[in-house]
Amino acid sequence: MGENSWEDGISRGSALAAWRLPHASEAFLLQDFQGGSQLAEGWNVADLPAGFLAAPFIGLPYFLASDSLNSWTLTSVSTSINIVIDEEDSSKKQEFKSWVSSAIEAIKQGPLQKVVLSRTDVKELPAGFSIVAALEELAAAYPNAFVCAISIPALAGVWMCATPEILVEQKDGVFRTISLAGTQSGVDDHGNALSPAQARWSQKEIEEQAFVSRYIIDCFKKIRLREYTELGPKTISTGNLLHLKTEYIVDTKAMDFPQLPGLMLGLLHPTSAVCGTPKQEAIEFILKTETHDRSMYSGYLGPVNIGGNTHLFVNLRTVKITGNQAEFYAGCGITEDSDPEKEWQETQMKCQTLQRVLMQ
Ligand SMILES: C=C(O[C@H]1C=CC=C(C(=O)O)[C@@H]1O)C(=O)O
Repeated sequence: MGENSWEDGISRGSALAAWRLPHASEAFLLQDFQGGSQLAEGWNVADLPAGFLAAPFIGLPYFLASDSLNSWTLTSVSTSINIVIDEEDSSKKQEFKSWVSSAIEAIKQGPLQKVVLSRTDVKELPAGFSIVAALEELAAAYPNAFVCAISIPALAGVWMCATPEILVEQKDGVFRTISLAGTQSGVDDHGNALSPAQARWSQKEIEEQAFVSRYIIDCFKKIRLREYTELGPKTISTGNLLHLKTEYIVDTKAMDFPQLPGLMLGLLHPTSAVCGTPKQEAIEFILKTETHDRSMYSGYLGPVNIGGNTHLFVNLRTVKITGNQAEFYAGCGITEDSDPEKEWQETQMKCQTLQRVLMQ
């Protein structure tokens, strides 16, 4: 796909979504000529025609109808990536660390047990930046990620992401979700890639991921679902980072349970991987602490009911692009055992996922 198709769609007032699923070599461009629409309360993924969903952290999702859907094969592009030397913004750092300290205090007092706090990092994009070229470079750099760009007239800017986190997948009658948390660098001090087997997880990270797993199992319990396969936790590499992941799989065809993806989507979002535990207390803490609007960060997005399959991912490792300004978003799970300095470093590493590619 050329930059022209993307720009033509924008000038026509279409809502656009371009994406590449994990491990795929084909990318898609979907256009909604009416500019997309926000769904009304009571919507259900099972009732939607083929299209693309994009939901904010809090609020109703936007739906892009598939008025036009084109695919193209990704030609391999160079994946040599520079490390961006980021000058730390000391006032931002102090502010974020103070949020983390107050979260630790709140957790010690209860009932809050875990909360995910986020921040933004604003940078100017290099001259000649192109959304389509960046999408293709992200796809090459992160083969296991869902790589995506969306432009919806009702939302400011273009959002791009390279996320490792499946929220709800329904593929060939099989439902899948994952519990993803715990983060460490995927490269050693010399810049060499670490294999998952080299990961060493602390008590804090094991507990942090267990909150997410427990949350998913509680959602299954709410709908009395007992027949699921649980795989993990195991370490996965997302390219520049390592995480702990547990997979949950349900054969909805064998169980004759086609409503499961819709029910689980309603229960899961926002999971403890982007919000916290208990959910309501975590949302309240986030809203009273963070000074930025999360908007689409930590929401979810992806194609729905295309060829009968749905692939929704949590909008992480994400950026909002307005003109030549890029606002990167990153968060981290805070527990009682968190260290504010380490949590800040973790958000730096997460911002780097996109910055290493986009800021070249
Ligand atoms: C909230 C983010 O990551 C989540 C997913 C994986 C690991 C996480 C962590 O270690 O804190 C977060 O829960 C983010 O990338 O902004």
